[in-house]
Amino acid sequence: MPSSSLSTLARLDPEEIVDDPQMGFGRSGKSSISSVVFHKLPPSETLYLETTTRIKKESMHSFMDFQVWDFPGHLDYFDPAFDVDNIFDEIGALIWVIDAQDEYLDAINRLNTTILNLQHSYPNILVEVFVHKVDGLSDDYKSDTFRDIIQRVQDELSDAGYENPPVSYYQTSIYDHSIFEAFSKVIQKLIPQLPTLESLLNSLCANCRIEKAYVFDVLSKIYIATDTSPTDIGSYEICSDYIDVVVDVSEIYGWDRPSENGNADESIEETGNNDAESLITMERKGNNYLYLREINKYLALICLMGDDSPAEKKALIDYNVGVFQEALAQVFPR
Ligand SMILES: Nc1nc2c(ncn2[C@@H]2O[C@H](COP(=O)(O)OP(=O)(O)OP(=O)(O)O)[C@@H](O)[C@H]2O)c(=O)[nH]1
Repeated sequence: MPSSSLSTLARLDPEEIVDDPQMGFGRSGKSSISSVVFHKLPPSETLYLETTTRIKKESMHSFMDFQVWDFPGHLDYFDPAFDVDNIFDEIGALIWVIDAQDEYLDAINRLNTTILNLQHSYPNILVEVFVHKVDGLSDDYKSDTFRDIIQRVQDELSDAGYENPPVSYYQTSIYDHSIFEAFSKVIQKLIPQLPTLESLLNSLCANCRIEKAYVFDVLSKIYIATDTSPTDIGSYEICSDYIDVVVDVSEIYGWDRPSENGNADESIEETGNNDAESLITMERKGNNYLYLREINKYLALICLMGDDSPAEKKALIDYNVGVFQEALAQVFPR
């Protein structure tokens, strides 16, 4: 996704684009993932997506510019006739999608060949394996399949002499939040400022007794950072659902966000009230409090607090979040 090599990203240039190609066999779900995550396509409508016949590049403009490249399943990109350098030179991470509901041995063989080729010429590219469509599988079968895939890839790589290749694995489905979580983790690996963001969030949590804090990219619902306390999918889901509410409201009153394809109307600056805070604290199931503040037109901070953090402390939290917001503006000057 974001588009340049990791070393280029280290220049902290927010205009830099980082590419994130998605590869895998035909019908494994690559186009569906892009459409659901970046275009808010309802998952059931992916049934009507057509087969991808050429590389589709999509530019996303958010807190950073990045590109998602959707590769057709049948493409042999290591064919000598193919301009491999043109594809891989600028890439930060490669997402490989495996259909867990289908026969996957061929897909694994091709993944292994790809990883070995990459290790040889582009060792810095991160390989992110999405074991996809796990929604249709029983819990036991799901974890067996997941373990089996990891084992097969690791065995092959260690036979080839690679003990710790940069390969990560995720169980994903477009029918729940797992695809957003997996994408969030991939994007985070491509953000050089991540350690700074995490330590800012850690100190915010410690000062305000916040249990979990996320910085979300509002449009995609990808979280670009969270504090370093253990993450569970449940808190991500609560926050992500809440973002939907806020986006609906702020479409009326708030920031003029870029459209889904990233093209903000440049002639219109901000509409609505620039400084309007979508700042809401409310009680949730289990007496949890949710605190949300839009940081700028791309990002929002969402915090989850237990019932020992009642609304009376809101002034303190407001103040600390203000400090966090200023710090973030320095980290992402855009
Ligand atoms: N059950 C389930 N089906 C999915 C999921 N993701 C995608 N699909 C279905 O898988 C089928 C193929 O999806 P595509 O996104 O077109 O697959 P692709 O990998 O882009 O295929 P090519 O364009 O041929 O490379 C569609 O019918 C989707 O609805 C998922 O998480 N779970």
